[in-house]
Amino acid sequence: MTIYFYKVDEPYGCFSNFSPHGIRRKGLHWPTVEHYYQAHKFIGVEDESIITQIRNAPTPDEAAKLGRDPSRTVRSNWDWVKLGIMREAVLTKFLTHLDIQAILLGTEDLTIVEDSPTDYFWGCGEDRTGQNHLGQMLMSVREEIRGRLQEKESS
Ligand SMILES: Nc1c(N[C@@H]2O[C@H](COP(=O)(O)O)[C@@H](O)[C@H]2O)[nH]c(=O)[nH]c1=O
Repeated sequence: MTIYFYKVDEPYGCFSNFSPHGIRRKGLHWPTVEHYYQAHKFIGVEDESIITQIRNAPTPDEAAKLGRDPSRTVRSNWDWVKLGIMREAVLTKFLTHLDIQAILLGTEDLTIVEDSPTDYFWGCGEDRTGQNHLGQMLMSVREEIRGRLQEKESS
């Protein structure tokens, strides 16, 4: 069986980066993983005020809209760092919120797929041939948390 998720209000919606589960990193609070991810596109660019604008965006959709504004240039190394940045955020999310951590661990070894009809990088895309990096990341975070819990139990 494979778990498909996408929209926050659909099954396994808590796996979406748009789900309302805030994270704290380096002393700053981010309302969703999406806010964190979109803002990090602009670290080190000339006008960093966009970062605060994204952090203060009222919804993750607004944060994504700001981060995807084609008139703005993202940091030059974005394609190299974006997977690492997303993983930090997703791991923090599932370490912080124990209710959704239980949902993630409850999926045991099932395959998890972000069923995005448009995104062939983070999701599987319309024809489901996409790379599914977000689904893969959720499975790797699941593995890491499982390992951490086992270590704690045996110590
Ligand atoms: N869930 C979800 C989306 N998917 C998310 O979009 C992000 C990738 O953004 P970018 O790198 O700017 O293309 C990533 O977090 C992916 O999971 N996009 C949406 O417009 N609506 C949504 O409900």
